[in-house]
Amino acid sequence: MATIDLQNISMIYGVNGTRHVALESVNLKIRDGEFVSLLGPSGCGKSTLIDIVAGLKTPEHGTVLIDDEPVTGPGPDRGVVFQDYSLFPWMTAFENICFAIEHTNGNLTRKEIEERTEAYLDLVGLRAYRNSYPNTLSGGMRQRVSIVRMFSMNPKVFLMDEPFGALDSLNRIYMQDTLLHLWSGGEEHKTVLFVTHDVDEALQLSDRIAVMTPSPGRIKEVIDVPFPRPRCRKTLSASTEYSTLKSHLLSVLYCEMLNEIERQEKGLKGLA
Ligand SMILES: Nc1ncnc2c1ncn2[C@@H]1O[C@H](COP(=O)(O)OP(=O)(O)OP(=O)(O)O)[C@@H](O)[C@H]1O
Repeated sequence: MATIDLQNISMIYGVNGTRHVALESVNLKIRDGEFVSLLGPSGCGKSTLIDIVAGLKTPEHGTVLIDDEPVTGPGPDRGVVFQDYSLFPWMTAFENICFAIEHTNGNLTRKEIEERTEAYLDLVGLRAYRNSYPNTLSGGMRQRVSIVRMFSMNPKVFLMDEPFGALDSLNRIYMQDTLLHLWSGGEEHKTVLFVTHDVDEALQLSDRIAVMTPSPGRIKEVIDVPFPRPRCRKTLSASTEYSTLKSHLLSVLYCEMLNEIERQEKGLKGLA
């Protein structure tokens, strides 16, 4: 378990000689074992923020603290899963997981590493595909391997950037359930920062949702998701409280999307 503390994060990209403020003064504290989603329209800076927490990008201003220690680069305390699958294409599913375990648990024997790998493949129903290469697996299968691979490294923090964005709705539900099972199945919950633009996904998975808005990317509000766990998808989505929260989130996002389109139109007129 770990805390994540985003302190006054700003990020500016230089584009064709102009400066684009992708993030401005983002502050967010995530507690030990908490599941927090970043929800927002395209371009509001969600991926940039995940990359900064992962140590893959350095912010213009501000600091990220993991357990009160500043992030200065990538590290084994943070596992990352991206939408476009974070697997080595030249390794089979089995080898991808073995490699991850081997490099994060140096004291295990080869036999122990392989046993753990088998157990992880079983957990996501992929034993029969152990010798398959990523490009021969379906999108859902690849993401199952990516997630257990991250889990097998036993990081303190899970950073997930729209991991289920490319999946069909049934696979998406299956993967959400798998993730929650892994997250809540151990002795302690991992701390999760999860990017999505899907309101239902955020409501089903999160303890809190940070709603982001674009131009510049900011956190507009942070809402508590009060539903007890384990959550039953059917009961939850039929409840009035769920509908109220969902329509609130959708109206904030819709409003921001209209504002963004208006800003873009003004920008185009300025160019004409
Ligand atoms: N390397 C880069 N150079 C210049 N601009 C960038 C770069 N990466 C991102 N941006 C811009 O920064 C803003 C935030 O991008 P980012 O990808 O973080 O948003 P996002 O919310 O994750 O979007 P999406 O949901 O579409 O993935 C966007 O306007 C994007 O065009």
